[in-house]
Amino acid sequence: MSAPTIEAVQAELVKVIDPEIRRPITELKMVRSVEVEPDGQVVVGVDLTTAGCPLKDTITKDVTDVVGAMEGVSDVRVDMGVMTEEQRKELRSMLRGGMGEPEIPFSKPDSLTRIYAVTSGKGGVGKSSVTANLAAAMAADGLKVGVVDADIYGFSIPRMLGVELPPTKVDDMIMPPVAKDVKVISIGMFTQDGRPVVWRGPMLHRALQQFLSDVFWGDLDVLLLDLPPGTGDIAISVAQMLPNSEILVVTTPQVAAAEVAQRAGIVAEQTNQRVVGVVENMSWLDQPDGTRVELFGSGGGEQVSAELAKGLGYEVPLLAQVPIEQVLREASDTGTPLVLREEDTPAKQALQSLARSLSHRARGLSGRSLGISPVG
Ligand SMILES: Nc1ncnc2c1ncn2[C@@H]1O[C@H](COP(=O)(O)OP(=O)(O)OP(=O)(O)O)[C@@H](O)[C@H]1O
Repeated sequence: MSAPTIEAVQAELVKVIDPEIRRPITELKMVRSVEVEPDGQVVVGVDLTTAGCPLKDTITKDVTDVVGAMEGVSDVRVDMGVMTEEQRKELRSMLRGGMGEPEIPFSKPDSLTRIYAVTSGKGGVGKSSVTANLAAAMAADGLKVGVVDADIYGFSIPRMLGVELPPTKVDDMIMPPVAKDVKVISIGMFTQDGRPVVWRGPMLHRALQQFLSDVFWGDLDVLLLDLPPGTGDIAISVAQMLPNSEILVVTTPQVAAAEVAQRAGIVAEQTNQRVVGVVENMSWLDQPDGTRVELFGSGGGEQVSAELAKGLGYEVPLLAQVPIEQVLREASDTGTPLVLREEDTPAKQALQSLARSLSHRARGLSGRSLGISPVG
C-alpha cells in the first residue's frame, strides 16, 4: 500500500479540532509541517499557542488517531513546537475577526447571543446550581453556551461543571476552559488559591469587562452570568456592558427570601433590562413514603413573580419549581450537573424544561437597535 501524499494528510488534519478554540488546527495555522516517508511514516509538526499548553496531550493524541487511521500510514510522530510572537499576534487578530482592539462582542446591536444574568436576593438559594444545570442542559441540546461566573462570594461554577484546566492565554486574549461542552470563565480562576475576592466596585467592573472582551468566546447561542447575590455594583455593570441581557431571578419558597429576591429583580427597572422570569428552587422535598414536605414554606416563587409583574408592568412568569433532591447536590459536588446524570428525577425534569423554555424564547428587544431611521 502506498503512503499518502502530504496534501492528503493536511486535508485529514482538518478533523483535529483545538479543544479550546474549537476550530480545526489547520485553520488556526497550528500545523507547521507534514513529512511523509515512502514507508508510510508521518511526522506532523504542530505549534502550540503557549509552551505550557495544558492541551498538548489531547492534541497529540487526536493528530495521532486521525493520521494513524489513514490508509498507507505505518507510524505517526507529532513534533510539538510553540508559535512565535508574530504567529500568535496573527492568530489573535484572526480570532477577533481582524479587529485590533478588544470589544464586547455581545453588546453589538446585531449580536444574536441570548444573555441571561442569573440573580438572587440572598446567597445559598441555588443560583449557581440553576446556572450550571441550565448551561449543561442547553449545551447537551446542541447550543453553544458560555458561562461567566461573576459570583465573587461563591465562585462555584467551575466545580459544579467539573472544570479541570485553567484558562490559557494567547497574548492578552484568554481562552476559556471547556467542561461539559460549556465555555467557562470564573472570577475564582484569577484569585490566589481560590481565596475570597475583596474587590471594590471599579475592580469588579474591570474584571467583568475583561471577561467579556478579552475572553475568546466565539459564536455563542447563549451566555449565562452567575451574579453575586443582592443588588450590588456588578448588576449595574452587567446592565451597562450588556444592555441586551435579561434577568432570571432565583428564590426559595420562603417569604423572607422572596422579599429580597423581589428587590434584586426590581433593579431591572432602573437598568432597563427585562426580567425573563422567576425560578423557585428548593420548593419541596419528596419523602420515600410519597409525602411531600415544604421545608422552606411555600408560595415564594409565585409571590416574586406577581410582585415583579406589578412593579415592572409586564408579565414575569414563574418558569420552574425545582424540588430539593440529594442527587442534585451530589451531582454538583462531583462536577456532573444533575441534567447530565442518567437518573430521571423531578428536579432534573424541571431544570431541563426550564433550559428548553429559555433557549426557545424569542429574543427580547430591550436595549437593541431596531434599525429605524426618520423618514423625510
Ligand atoms: N434543589 C436542590 N436540592 C438539593 N440541594 C440543592 C438544591 N439547590 C441547591 N442545592 C445545594 O445548596 C447549596 C447552595 O447552592 P448554590 O451554591 O447553587 O447556591 P447559590 O445561591 O449560588 O449560593 P451563593 O450565591 O452563595 O454562591 C449547594 O450545596 C447546592 O448543591
